[in-house]
Amino acid sequence: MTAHPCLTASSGSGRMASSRLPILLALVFSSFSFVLPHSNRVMWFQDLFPPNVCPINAKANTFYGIMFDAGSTGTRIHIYTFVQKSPESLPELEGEIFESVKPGLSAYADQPEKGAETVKRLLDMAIDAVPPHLWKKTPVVLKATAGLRLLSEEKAQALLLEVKEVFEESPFLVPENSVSIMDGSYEGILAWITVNFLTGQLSGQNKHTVGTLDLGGASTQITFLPRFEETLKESPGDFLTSFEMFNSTYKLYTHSYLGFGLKAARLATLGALNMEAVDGQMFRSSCLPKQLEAEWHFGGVKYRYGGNKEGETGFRPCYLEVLKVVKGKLHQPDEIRGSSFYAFSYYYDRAVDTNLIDYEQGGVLEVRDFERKAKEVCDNMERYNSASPFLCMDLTYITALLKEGFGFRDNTLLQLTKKVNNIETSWTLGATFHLLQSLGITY
Ligand SMILES: Nc1ccn([C@@H]2O[C@H](COP(=O)(O)OP(=O)(O)O)[C@@H](O)[C@H]2O)c(=O)n1
Ligand SMILES: [Ca+2]
Repeated sequence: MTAHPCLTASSGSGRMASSRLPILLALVFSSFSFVLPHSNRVMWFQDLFPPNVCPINAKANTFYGIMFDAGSTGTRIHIYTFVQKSPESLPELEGEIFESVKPGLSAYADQPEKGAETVKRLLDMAIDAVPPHLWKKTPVVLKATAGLRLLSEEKAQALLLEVKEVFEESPFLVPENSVSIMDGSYEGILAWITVNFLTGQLSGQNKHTVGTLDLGGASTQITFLPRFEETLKESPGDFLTSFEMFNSTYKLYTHSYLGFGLKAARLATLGALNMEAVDGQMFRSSCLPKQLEAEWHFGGVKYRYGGNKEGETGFRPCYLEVLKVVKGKLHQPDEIRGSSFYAFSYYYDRAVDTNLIDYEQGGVLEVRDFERKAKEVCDNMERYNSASPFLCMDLTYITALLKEGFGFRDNTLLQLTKKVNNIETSWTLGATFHLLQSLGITY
């Protein structure tokens, strides 16, 4: 973790139940709107700390919100700063401080105290970033996603309890239900809110919202605003959610597929997902280098895996293996075939790993670009042996998920984006809007 640069700057300037019915979210943001961060703000200090987030520069009308993302592969803190320039004006999102640690909380399933310690280390950053006189007014919340959803209730609750203690020992405002497992449908909706807010689609007249695709370690989400009546009629009831925000009502299509995140998909491909006991068993796949034999830890379990020593390897057999994991398992709304989507998390990471996009810039890809890369990597595994042994499997899974899972066309456009105006494209911002609104925090 990086030390807080504000301290070294010399001048000082420097789990809810899921329902089969449409969910009516109580997200009424109409009285609490936000203005977009300026794209031309001062460059962020060491990419992390905008100078205006340093406590010393805190203005009387600045307020903060702290949101933890307890993901299956890592825990992240997002400290958002908002500024209200005048009592009449809407609060503006000023900036974000972001830091992350690996592994995620679920890796501490048998050591909940150690897991909570990782949260404490991140929370210490907020102590430095938020001025002391605002600590008591700054809410802190942690929402866990698929990693904890997959743990037993008992283990997940033990972790959450330890985290709650860390929060209660901190000087921050700890709202009721501050530590929880988030329902998958909220994950998709909140990420959709974040992306559409950051891209300016939730304000003004010419609203042209964009759909979002999130590929986590253990689950994956698809969310969009249907344009056709057919989509509303043909979708399962629990895939549709209505909510009101910024004086508009939105009825979104959203679903979170548990067990379809990239890492869970690796286990599913290997035939090791949801196995009661894996004790020493070797799982083999044509998506892995022939001679490979290794171990992999995920969700607190150790797996042995390797290549098809004698059998086939390469894209074709790998695609057939991966296809079994996705085919017929996902709902395919017709209207998405030709629409473009914002895609992030592992879509982004694997596109960066294979030079399809630049890490800083992101970029626009077609679905077929992932297939082309998957073929290139899988049919030349010896050339890619310095990268992750799972690169072929991951790219092939992404290809199959997009094409056979969701039903996208080869030429569907994907806008790969990590940050917009220096703010992470994560569900955490949407969750923070909801949090601040529910607490009535504005000036
Ligand atoms: N703020 C964040 C959080 C996760 N991620 C990415 O999300 C993927 C991991 O997902 P995750 O650990 O949140 O897993 P889930 O719990 O969402 O299944 C990795 O590709 C991370 O790099 C990100 O890019 N930015
Ligand atoms: Ca995630």
